[in-house]
Amino acid sequence: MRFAFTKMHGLGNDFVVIDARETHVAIDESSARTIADRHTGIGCDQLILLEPSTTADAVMRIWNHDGSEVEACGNATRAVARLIGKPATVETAGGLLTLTPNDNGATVDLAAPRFAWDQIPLAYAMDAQNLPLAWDDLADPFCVNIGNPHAVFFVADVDAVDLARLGPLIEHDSVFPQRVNVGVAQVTGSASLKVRVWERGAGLTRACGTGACAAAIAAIKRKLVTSPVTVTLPGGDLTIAWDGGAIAMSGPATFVFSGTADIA
Ligand SMILES: N[C@@H](CCC[C@H](N)C(=O)O)C(=O)O
Repeated sequence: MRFAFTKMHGLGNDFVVIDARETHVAIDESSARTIADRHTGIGCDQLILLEPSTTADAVMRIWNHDGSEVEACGNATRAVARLIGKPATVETAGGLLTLTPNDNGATVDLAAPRFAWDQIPLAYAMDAQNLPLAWDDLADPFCVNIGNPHAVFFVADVDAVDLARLGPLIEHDSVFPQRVNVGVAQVTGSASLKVRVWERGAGLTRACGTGACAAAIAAIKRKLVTSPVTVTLPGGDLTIAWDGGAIAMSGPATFVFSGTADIA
């Protein structure tokens, strides 16, 4: 199958975007993994497929680097906003999202966060916002669903955390039946955080938009910061505003190149 694609990134979190609103392109777990592979495919953290929608401007589907299809991707939502190039709505498995592009990125309204243990989801009823569990020095995570599941650990120094080792352990812990995105967050001011994320299905990325939202919501709920929050990720800064409803995320999105490819 031959298809056209656009390579984009949001703060270094990179995507292959296939715009199939007019020409059908069939993607499954295996083809997504092939396209995302950095050695034998095009290479990306997430593969994004835009399909026609009867109620919004597009259906946005998301596959992680490992081929798993997921509900939400904040950085890719800004990339799609720039690709569509005008205010738009997109349907995702995590909800209907509103996109407002600007000259170098976008503001996107992501789903309202969900906090109940079975909405994260966790394997059984627990205090999801003060999970009484620890993995080495990472303890007491705040769990929240931003369309996708996140566990956020507050630490004194995000750079001192061995996230490459602890991330996969936590991601695959049986307490998270759908696995989990693992964030570490450091409070750096009254409205600022430094955050690193081990992404479910993708590993360490230079930025995770929903991870930034999860960290900001967790810090606001724990009264560590006030909205709007500047979240500094390895790839750069995002602004996250939240007043109790939908989350507004603002930041850059960048075109890299366009091309065509064949998959068997
Ligand atoms: N990079 C994304 C998140 C992508 C999905 C995530 N790995 C998951 O499995 O839920 C972002 O910018 O939010």
